[in-house]
Amino acid sequence: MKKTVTTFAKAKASGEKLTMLTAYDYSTAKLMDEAGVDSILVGDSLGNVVLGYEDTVSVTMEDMIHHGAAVARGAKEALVVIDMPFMSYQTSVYDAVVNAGRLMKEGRANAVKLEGGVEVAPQIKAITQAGIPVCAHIGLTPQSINAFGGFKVQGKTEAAAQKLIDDALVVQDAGAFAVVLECVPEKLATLVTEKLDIPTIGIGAGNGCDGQVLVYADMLGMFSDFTPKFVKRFAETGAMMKQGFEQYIKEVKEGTYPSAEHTYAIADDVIEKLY
Ligand SMILES: Nc1nc(=O)c2c([nH]1)NC[C@@H]1CN(c3ccc(C(=O)N[C@@H](CCC(=O)O)C(=O)O)cc3)CN21
Ligand SMILES: CC(C)C(=O)C(=O)O
Ligand SMILES: [Mg+2]
Repeated sequence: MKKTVTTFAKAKASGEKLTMLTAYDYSTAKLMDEAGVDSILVGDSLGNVVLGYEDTVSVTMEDMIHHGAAVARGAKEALVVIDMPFMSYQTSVYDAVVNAGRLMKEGRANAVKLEGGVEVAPQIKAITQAGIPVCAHIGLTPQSINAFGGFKVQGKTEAAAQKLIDDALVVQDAGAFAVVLECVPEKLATLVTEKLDIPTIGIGAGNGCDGQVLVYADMLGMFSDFTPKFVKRFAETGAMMKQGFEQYIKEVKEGTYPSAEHTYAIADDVIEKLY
């Protein structure tokens, strides 16, 4: 059965942990969906993972729609959330609603996600009122890398921790159905989780959140440009892929692939006439 924002609300009430993973293409989304993940995030981390950028700043609406629609075709049961890229919602409430609408209509998202707290509350409210579920994202917000001056754990001082709590309550009031907490000390994320009625989805926010999210290429050992402390490698898919590529190269070079098993035949009397 298709998971919905109601599934998220019920999980908060029952205490069942929510699982979310990123995906950027049909085949990966299909495997994840079959594995039973609750939600698939088409993250703007595709800028790093798929497009090879240093950060997520250059990711466009067209990138998100192109990859989002592919993921949506592979996700039969998982709730598909598409990230709003940098500058698709910061500029105005109007832009935010128009672009969220495009992610729903063209990307076939079930919900959108955007970064920020108090400063984007009007956008969250307007998008929600348009009938589009919004997942908020606070703590480390990677689209603001140039303002942060690097990727660092957030909310460590009393003032910063208070700001995080305020942001969480404000995005909830604005109508968000869930909130991602990124790079936040475990005890602070647990406190925020206890204060909120909507589920918290942690990434680098410890074990007290209502759910977890990871970039799939990180947890499968396929991405190595940077490795945040929160990444656990659940498989060594990168090493397996490399080994497969090496084996293919070896067999083609030595002439053992393709053998009869992977080759098409034509009747001898037909081919002989053509010599
Ligand atoms: N592949 C990938 N995985 C991600 O998790 C991810 C992306 N891409 N792209 C967008 C953002 C960038 N993210 C990042 C990137 C680096 C750190 C990092 O290196 N953090 C330091 C914190 C050090 C500290 O302040 O103590 C770490 O060592 O974990 C964290 C999140 C998370 N997102
Ligand atoms: C890391 C997650 C939460 C994200 O926003 C992304 O993958 O873009
Ligand atoms: Mg993102």
